[in-house]
Amino acid sequence: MRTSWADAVATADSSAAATSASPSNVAAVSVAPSRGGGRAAYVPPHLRNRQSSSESPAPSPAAGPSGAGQPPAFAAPSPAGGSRWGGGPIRDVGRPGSAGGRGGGGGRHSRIGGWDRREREANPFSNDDDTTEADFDSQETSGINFDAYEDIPVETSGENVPPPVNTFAEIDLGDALNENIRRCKYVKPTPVQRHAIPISLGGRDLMACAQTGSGKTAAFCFPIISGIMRGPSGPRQRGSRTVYPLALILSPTRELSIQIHEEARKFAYQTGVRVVVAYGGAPINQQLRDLERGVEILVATPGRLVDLLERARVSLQHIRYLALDEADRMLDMGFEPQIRRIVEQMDMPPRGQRQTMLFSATFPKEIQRLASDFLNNYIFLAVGRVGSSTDLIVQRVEFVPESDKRSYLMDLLHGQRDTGVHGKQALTLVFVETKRGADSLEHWLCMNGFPATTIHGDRTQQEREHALRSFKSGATPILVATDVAARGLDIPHVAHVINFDLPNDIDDYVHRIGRTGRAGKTGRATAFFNESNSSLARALTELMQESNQEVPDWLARFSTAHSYGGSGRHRRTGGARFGGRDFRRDSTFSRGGGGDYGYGGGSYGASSGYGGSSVATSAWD
Ligand SMILES: Nc1ncnc2c1ncn2[C@@H]1O[C@H](COP(=O)(O)OP(=O)(O)OP(=O)(O)O)[C@@H](O)[C@H]1O
Repeated sequence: MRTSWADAVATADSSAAATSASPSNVAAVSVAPSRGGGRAAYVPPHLRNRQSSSESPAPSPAAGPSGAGQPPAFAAPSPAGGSRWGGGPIRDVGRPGSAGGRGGGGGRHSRIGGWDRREREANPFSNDDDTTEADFDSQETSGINFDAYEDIPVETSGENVPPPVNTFAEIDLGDALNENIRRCKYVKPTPVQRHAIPISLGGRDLMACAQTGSGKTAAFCFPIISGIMRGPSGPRQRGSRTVYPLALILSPTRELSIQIHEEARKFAYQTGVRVVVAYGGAPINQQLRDLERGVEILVATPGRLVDLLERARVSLQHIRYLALDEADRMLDMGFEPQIRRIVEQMDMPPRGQRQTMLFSATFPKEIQRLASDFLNNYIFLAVGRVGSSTDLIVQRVEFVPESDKRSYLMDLLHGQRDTGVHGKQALTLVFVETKRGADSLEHWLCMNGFPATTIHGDRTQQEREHALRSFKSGATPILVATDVAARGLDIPHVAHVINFDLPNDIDDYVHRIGRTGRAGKTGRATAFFNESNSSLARALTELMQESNQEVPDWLARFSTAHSYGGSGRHRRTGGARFGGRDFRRDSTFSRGGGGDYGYGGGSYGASSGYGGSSVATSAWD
């Protein structure tokens, strides 16, 4: 029987209901009276026809007669500890039925810098397309029990680590956010969420490493949204075209930023927190108009953000939360200067005065050291082994000479077509090394009767987005991609990832195969290996062994032969399957004095063996 996080919702409706209706949550809701005494409260159109009976929260004792328009009570710590931006009870300004306040769905954010009270907040859940679900469902032959994740080893280091939670109900996220969690069909927190959310709600900086597809997006979005709901309003800026977001989420690719924005909008629906996205390749004017309508959370790619900062259309002066998704990628040689510029050389509050969260599935120690520049007394969290792939993905490596790759691919795709359902192919993501290689392979596949499309940095943004949509919907079930699609993209029905060309960097491999086997579902990954990939043999062997995969004898031989030649990023670091992954605990990083952690510096740079992956920032941004 297929059981996954999302599937578990069917049997856990009651617990979800209990979550949203728990007395503590209800008590935290404030029904804000209208400003100006007797004037009737504005109810936005999307709330007008709602019945307030079952969903209407009890008025909060905390709200008091003059609850609206006043900052919430910041002094009272939340059960989770409370961030430095206020630990008081959360006011659920936009919850259905709580529209009696100033602006209803807009709540206290019905001002410049939040939802404009004239503006109708589009329902981000209305696009959730269930029509293809039935077709795809039967392709998912097996899944794992969510509870299997309970055994995953978790390491935390740092001072006074807040304890993890087992349920969303244990955390004071607020009723509106809880309602959205229910709408997302999240029944219980994933392991990274169980640990990371209380840490962030406790106001602590965080470096978190957890496997691909394990729910990191929500792990940083929930505390940010909740913190903004709980904290003081942002500045009112009249007559200025500069906007002052309270939170900044940076990601390395346009598509990932778009996806995070879509997710965050769902989590923030009717909370009064407005999320805006800005990324390169799309007309800036539309994004400027969007920003002008108000923004609490800005999701952006670094290049476009720098542009907005230089035009003085965005100021980071009031940033309280900074999240870097795919943080190791954001701090590698391609992006680091831009990130330093944004974080250290513009007007963002320094570390210690903002809360910083770094997330990724991989975190090389060199990058951890760099990242520590951005963090203040942080907690390191590793769910599973740093840089490990999830056991949910069945990995195979085939020895395929360069000249045979296309015919091998053809065989694989034919095999899938035969096992497809309703004449439909499972979604297959094929990674290649170059943009030209992607175009050429796509063309060849189409010529041979396999509907394929491609995504890479030379395509226009419109083409990229169209390709992704066509792939997601199943209309074009094969996507040929460069590394631009390697990280973060959450495409639910990818059944097979094929590394037609292997990457040079094992961490890139981990992210690529992580496009399948997500959210508790199983997946399959096949890699074509030949002599040109020798330097990856050892790392690949170790990775596969760690995730209990069968390692072919010939690969083990390659691995032994190259044991002495490989270096830097091609090698797995850490040795033991679990333990010692926080670089602060690694003796090799504490030698030599200097820096916060006694790191001598100088060993990370162009010569560190970190040159494997692309540094073509423009293709990513
Ligand atoms: N608590 C939960 N219950 C059920 N599903 C969840 C839960 N949290 C997240 N998910 C789902 O799991 C999927 C993967 O989440 P997400 O994209 O955040 O993973 P990730 O860890 O960021 O992956 P990557 O490392 O590839 O970026 C998404 O479809 C998301 O909606």
